[in-house]
Amino acid sequence: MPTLVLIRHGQSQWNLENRFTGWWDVNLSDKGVEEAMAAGTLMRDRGLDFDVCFTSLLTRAIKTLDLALEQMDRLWLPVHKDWHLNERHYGGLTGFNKQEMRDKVGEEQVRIWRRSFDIPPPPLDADSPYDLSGDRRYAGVTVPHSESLKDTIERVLPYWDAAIAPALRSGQRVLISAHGNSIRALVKHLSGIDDDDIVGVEIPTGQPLVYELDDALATRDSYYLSERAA
Ligand SMILES: O=C(O)[C@@H](CO)OP(=O)(O)O
Repeated sequence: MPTLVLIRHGQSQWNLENRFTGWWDVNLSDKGVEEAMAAGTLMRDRGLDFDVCFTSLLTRAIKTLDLALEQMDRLWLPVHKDWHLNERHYGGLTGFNKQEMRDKVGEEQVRIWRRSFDIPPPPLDADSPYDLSGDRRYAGVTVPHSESLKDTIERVLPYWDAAIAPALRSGQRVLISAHGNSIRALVKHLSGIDDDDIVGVEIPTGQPLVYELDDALATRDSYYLSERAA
C-alpha cells in the first residue's frame, strides 16, 4: 500500500511576526525548529519510514525536512527540491503584517486575499525589494507576480503527476515537506475537496499528515499522526 506523508514546515519567523510570506525565504523560528524535530521523533516512534522526499526551494520547508529526517536517522534519503511545491506567491502583500493590513483595508478584504479560491492578491511591484525574478534558484522559471490558491493548484498538480505519483506507483514511500497552500493543493486532490470547501481547510505547522492510498492512488484513509493512538 503506497505510503505518503505531508508535513507543513514548522513555524517560520514571519509566521511568528504575522507577516504575509509566500515565496519570500524566511527561516524557521525556534519554535519551528522544535516542531520539525518533534515531527521526526513522532514519525520514527510510529515506525514510519521513507524512500524518497520532496520539498520546495524555500529554507523553512527544506530545514523542516532535514530536522525531521535527522531524528529518523534518514538524512541520507534522496530529496527532490522543486519550486512547484513553494508556498503560493503573496504578490504585493509580501512582507506586510496581516493585522496592520486588516486595520488598513478591512477584515473582509484580507479574508478574500487570504482565503478566496481564485482571487489573487495584488501583484508585486517590479521594483519591490521582494522581487525574486533575478534569484539564481529560479533561473528558467517565470516567477509569478501573485498567485491565488487556484493558481497554486495549477502548478502543484502537474508536479504531483509528473514526479510524486510515479514514485508512489513504483512502490516508494514518500515524504513531502511543503507549505500551507501547496499542501492544500495536494489535500484538495487527494481528499476530493471542492473549490468552496478547500479554502476553509487549515494545515497546522509541523504535523505529519498521513495518507494511506490504494494502488490507484485513491485515498483509503488520512489522518494527522499525532491524533491517532499509537
Ligand atoms: O504568509 C503565508 O505565506 C501563508 C502561510 O503562512 O499565510 P496564509 O495563512 O495567509 O495562507
